[in-house]
Parts: sequence; C-alpha cells; structure tokens
Amino acid sequence: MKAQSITNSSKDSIVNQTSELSLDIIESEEEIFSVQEVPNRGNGLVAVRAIGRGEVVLTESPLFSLTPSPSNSSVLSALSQCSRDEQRQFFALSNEYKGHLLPALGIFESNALYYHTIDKREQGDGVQELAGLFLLASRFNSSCTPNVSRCWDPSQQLMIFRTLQNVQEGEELCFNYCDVLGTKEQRREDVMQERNFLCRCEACELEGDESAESDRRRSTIARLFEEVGGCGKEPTLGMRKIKIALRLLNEERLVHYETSFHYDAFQFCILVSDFENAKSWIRRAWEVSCWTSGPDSDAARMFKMFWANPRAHELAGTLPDAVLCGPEPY
Ligand SMILES: C[S@@+](CC[C@H](N)C(=O)[O-])C[C@H]1O[C@@H](n2cnc3c(N)ncnc32)[C@H](O)[C@@H]1O
Repeated sequence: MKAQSITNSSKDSIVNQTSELSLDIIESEEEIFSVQEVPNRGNGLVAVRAIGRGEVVLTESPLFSLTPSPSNSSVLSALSQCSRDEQRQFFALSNEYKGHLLPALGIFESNALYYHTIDKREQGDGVQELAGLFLLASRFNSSCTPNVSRCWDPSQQLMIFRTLQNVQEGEELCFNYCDVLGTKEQRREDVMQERNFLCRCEACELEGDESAESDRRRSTIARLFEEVGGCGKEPTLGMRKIKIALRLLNEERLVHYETSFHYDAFQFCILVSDFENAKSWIRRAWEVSCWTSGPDSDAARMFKMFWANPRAHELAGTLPDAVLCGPEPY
C-alpha cells in the first residue's frame, strides 16, 4: 500500500481542502505520520518522526455530522452534499457491518466520532451529542494503552488530536474507542458492542500472567477511582490510595485518569491547608490536562487558576491543618 504522509505545516490545509488534497502524499520538510498497513488492524497512522508529549498531531473538521444512530438515507443525504472525491474517500473507509447494515451506514457506524456541542437554538443552550465523520482521523486505530487523546474544540469546530506521551518514530498513533479501565474481557466486550470488532491492541493481545497482571492493575485503578471520592474526611487515606493509583497508571502507561487523581490530591491538601503540596499537585493536573484536553480547555484553565491561587478553592482549610505529600518527581 502506498504510504500517505501527513505534515504539521500542511494539516490546516488538509482540514480545509480535503477534497482537493485527497489523502495523497504531501511534500513537506516536517512529516508527522503516514497511513500504513499495521498488523491485525488494517491501516493505521504511524509516526514518521519522534513526537513530543502534548504535540498536536492532527486537527480536522468533520466531513459531516449527524445525530447519533442515523438511518442509511440520512448518511446518503449528507454524502450527496460532498464532492465526488470525498465520497470516494468515504467509501474507501473500513466497514465492520458488512452484511448487517447498508454500506453507507455501516461505514459511518464504523468510523464516526462522537462529540458534544452547544445547540444555541435550544432553550438554555442545550448540549447536543453529534456523530462526526472525519476522513483522515478515521484511520486512527484503537488502543487500550492510547498514546493520543482527542477533544472537540467548539470554538473552531475542530477535532484536535494530541500525543499523551513521547512517541518514537515507527510507533502507531492510537486513541481509545472505549474506556481503558477494566479487564481485557470487559474492554473487548465494550469495543465489540460499540464498534463490532475484536480489539487486538497491544494490551488486549497480552496472554497468561502478563494479561492477568494488566487486568489486576486496571481493575485496582478503577476501584481506587471510586474509593478516593469517598475519602473527603480522611485525606491521609485518600492520598495513600492516590499514590497507589498513580503508580499503577504509570506501570500500565495510562495517562487519561491522571488528571483526576492529581486534582483529588490537590483537594486533599487544600482541605488541610497544605498549600505547598497543593500547588505541586495542581501544577501536575494542569500539565496533564494540557495533553489530554488542551491548554484552552475549561479543565486546564481552572487548574491554572488554582495553581496561581490555591487558597481560592472553596474547600480550603475545612479540616484541621496537616502536611500531606507531593507528587513523585518525573
Ligand atoms: C476507524 S477505523 C480505523 C482505521 C482502519 N484500520 C482502516 O484500515 O481504515 C476502525 C476499524 O479499524 C480496525 N481496528 C481499529 N482498532 C483496532 C484494534 N485495536 N484491533 C483490531 N482492529 C482494529 C477495525 O477493523 C475497525 O473497524
């Protein structure tokens, strides 16, 4: 298969001129990834150079968006507004529902990405869920150890993809289609239900002791995630659970839940007026939220505000003073 290289400098034009550019090779000095065949997963996006954590690898606007669970005729109707080249690219995408759904709908359901947007027409500015079809982002495969996050930027009407960790040249770029916690069996069940295929990512392909260890770590993180929420009156215990969860997340190379644990650790410190450690935790929450949701996200903005002024948090000084602990050094 011909490799299709995508570049940093040209990615905005991809967004605006998908039909003209198609997915053909784009000449530029700074390539980020190419579409390549990958074992067990069809085509995927593979880094053609080392990529630093938090780098934007792709921004893309949807070819079209529909309300979730559309009919085949709504997909065809949206496609009729697209150029011939866009239609050709759409029908070249993968389809996990062959023989079960009509082709256009099968392709849409195999590739659509869900996001929330504010519908200003609704009273009280209702939040609306949409399913968007993104021609290039449809080539991202799923991994239960994702190295890419995706978030919808409503102001620019773009889906933004960023790296969650440093990526080596030759590594595949993947985000997670379903929640990454839970056992291999649970995750595979979720992916099967949501997308109708057997997940064959690195984590789901583990066997024997390695698979059991990974299951144990992920289930423990999920349990700790619930338990930490109930430790509001016992900050020392809560902090101990957070430390274990962060160690396990690190062992599983998972980034997504880190922000939440860092923010909980910040709140435990705030409760007992340990402002020095609180600042270290909220700084970490801010850093990680920049990779997972972007520096302009509501979460990142809030963390930055509390980093500047931790005393502004409503829980400050609620419990007797104590000194807890800060995050582990990188
Ligand atoms: C959105 S497309 C991703 C790109 C696709 N591989 C291609 O060749 O165009 C989703 C499809 O990719 C394959 N896929 C994605 N992630 C996978 C995974 N973790 N394990 C196995 N197949 C995967 C499945 O066939 C799935 O229906």
